[in-house]
Amino acid sequence: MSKGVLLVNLGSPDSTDPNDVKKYLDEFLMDERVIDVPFWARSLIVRGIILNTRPKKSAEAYEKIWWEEGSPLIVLSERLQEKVNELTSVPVALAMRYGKPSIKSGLQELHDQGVDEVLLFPLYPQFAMATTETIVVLAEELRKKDFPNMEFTTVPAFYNHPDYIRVLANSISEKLKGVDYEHILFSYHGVPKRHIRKSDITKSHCKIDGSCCQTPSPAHQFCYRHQCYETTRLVAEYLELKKETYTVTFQSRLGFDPWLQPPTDRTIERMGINGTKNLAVVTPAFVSDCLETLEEIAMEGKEIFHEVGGKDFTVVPCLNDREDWVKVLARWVDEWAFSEPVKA
Ligand SMILES: C=CC1=C(C)c2cc3[nH]c(cc4nc(cc5[nH]c(cc1n2)c(C)c5CCC(=O)O)C(CCC(=O)O)=C4C)c(C)c3C=C
Ligand SMILES: [Fe+2]
Ligand SMILES: [Fe+2]
Repeated sequence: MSKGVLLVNLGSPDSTDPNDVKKYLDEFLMDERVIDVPFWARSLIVRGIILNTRPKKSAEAYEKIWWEEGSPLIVLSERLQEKVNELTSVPVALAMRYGKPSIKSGLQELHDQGVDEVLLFPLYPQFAMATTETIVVLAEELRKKDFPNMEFTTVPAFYNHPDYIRVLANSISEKLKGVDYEHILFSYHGVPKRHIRKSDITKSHCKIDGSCCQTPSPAHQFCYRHQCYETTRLVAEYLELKKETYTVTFQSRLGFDPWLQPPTDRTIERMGINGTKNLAVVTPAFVSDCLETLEEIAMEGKEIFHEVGGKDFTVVPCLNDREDWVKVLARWVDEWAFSEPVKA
């Protein structure tokens, strides 16, 4: 058998044209693991409401962060793929869950190189049904339909892997070296609370606002909230941060459902009002900088902070294609590629 890797990130629109943004949002938000209501209700919410106004607003936001080469998320993912590919001895392809390059084209690319054993690598440190799970489900559907001779191994959420924690911690300490910050926000992409309950394999553990995420449980293997708190705890431990100097928040809320709390924007505002002058923000749910980090945090978040009297607002870049991260990914790939199958 011949091995290869498919790195998978979220994806972006083809351009900042509102029609392209609409097409992308339609594919994204019509995913039953993103807006997880029955098809008729999802169509009503997405096609009847959201897609009437959001594409124009989102297109304006994309316009502010778009690069000459394209969407930052795609460009940064491509750079990562190229660098990992250079360091490993098996082919590494790239795909996006929504938009281009599709998962189907990524699998085809590997298939054309003779690969029949694929390491499926969702580029999300913390598990969520709207990210990791939807990638795995779609890839499996494609495998059954179009690539029946392929075998998949999926990289699980790596939220607590010592290599990831070390690289993330180093990225933070490098950016904050010499910065006189008073507080660090660990801002994760939010999800509806319902998603957490749905992913609870024990069906009874996740109470969400109680202490469930700190109480050991098999549910944590798929609990996004637990994994966000764990990533934060481990980075804080690594950097020897004092408890009162950091806070976990959740950003990018959409719709009227209850989402994970507390929200990043309100927290930034409250901290500024309460007298914090120097704030740092890190966004560990994103491995590549994207709309949610470059616009929502680095532009909108900064503006909110300044409006209420805040002064220095430092945003730690995502891991992107930094050398230590590339080396870690290449090592994980090689460890998988050269591991012997366990004999019965
Ligand atoms: C119900 C809606 C959404 C859920 C649930 C959700 C979860 C989720 N998303 C990411 C990562 C990214 N999301 C990005 C953009 C984005 N997310 C949503 C909605 C939900 N996300 C929307 C509508 C958009 C599009 C932009 C907008 O209109 O605001 C991005 C950036 C993409 C880019 O092109 O740069 C990322 C990355 C995670 C990790 C996550 C759950 C944990
Ligand atoms: Fe999102
Ligand atoms: Fe929990």
